[in-house]
Amino acid sequence: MRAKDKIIVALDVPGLAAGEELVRRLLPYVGMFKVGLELYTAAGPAAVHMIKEHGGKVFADLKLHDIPNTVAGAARALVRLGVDMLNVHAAGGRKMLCAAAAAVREEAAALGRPAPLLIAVTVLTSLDGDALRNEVGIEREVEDQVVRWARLTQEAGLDGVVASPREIQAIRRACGPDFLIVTPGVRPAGADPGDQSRIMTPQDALRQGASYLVIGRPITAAPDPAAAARAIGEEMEGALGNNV
Ligand SMILES: O=c1ccn([C@@H]2O[C@H](COP(=O)(O)O)[C@@H](O)[C@H]2O)c(=O)[nH]1
Repeated sequence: MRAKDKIIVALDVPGLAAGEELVRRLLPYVGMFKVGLELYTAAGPAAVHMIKEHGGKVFADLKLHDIPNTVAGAARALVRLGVDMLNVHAAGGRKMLCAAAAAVREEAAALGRPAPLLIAVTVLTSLDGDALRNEVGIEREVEDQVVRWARLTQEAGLDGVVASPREIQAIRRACGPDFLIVTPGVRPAGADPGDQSRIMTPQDALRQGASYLVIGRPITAAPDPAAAARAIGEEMEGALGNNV
C-alpha cells in the first residue's frame, strides 16, 4: 500500500457542495474520505453516494453508541449504503460490539458483498489523562483504558480500533500485527493542535505502525488542500522509506 492510501481525510464541512469540492481536489492524493457527524447530519446518505460517484472510498464515522438492537440496525443500514468502513463506540460494551459485528457480517452476506471494515472508538483523541479521570470518571491511565477497549473490541470480532498514535505500540502488543489501528490526532510538525490532546506527526504515526491516519483540518483548512495532502503523503512515503 502506498502511503497516500493510508490517508483518510475528514470531510468536516457543513454541506454537500463543500464536501464535493474537497473530494474533487483530493481524490488523487488520499485513500479514503471520512463522513462524520457534521456532513452526515447535513446531507445524509447523499454524502456517501456523492463520494462513491467520484470513485472514492467512504469511512462512515458516525460513532454508533446505543443499545445493541439499535446499533445493529444502524450498522445494517450503513452496509446497505455501501460504505467501506464504519465505527461504533467500544464503551457500548461487549453485547453491543458483538451485535454490530454480526449485523455487518450478515447484511453484507445477504447482499453478496464483502463486509466493510468495522472498528471501535476507544478514548477520544481530544481527551487527556486529567479529563478521562476527572470529567469522564475513568480511573485509569489513557493507554490502559485504550488497550482494555481494544482487547474487548478484538474479542467481539471487530477489525480494529480508533485510537491516538500514542497508543499504537501498546495496542499492537495486546492485539497483534493484523488488528487495524486508525489514528486521528495527526498534526504535521508545528501545526495547530486545535481541540486535539494526544497528537503525533504523520511520519511518526506511520513509523509507530498506524494502519490508517485520519487527517482533517491540516488538509481541509489549508489554503491549497491538494498541495497539503500531497505534501503529507510525500513525507509519509519518506517515513516508509519509499521513493516517490
Ligand atoms: O478519537 C477521535 C475519534 C474521531 N476523531 C475524528 O477525526 C477527525 C480529526 O480531524 P482533525 O481536523 O484532523 O482534528 C475529526 O473528524 C474527528 O471527528 C477524532 O479526532 N478523534
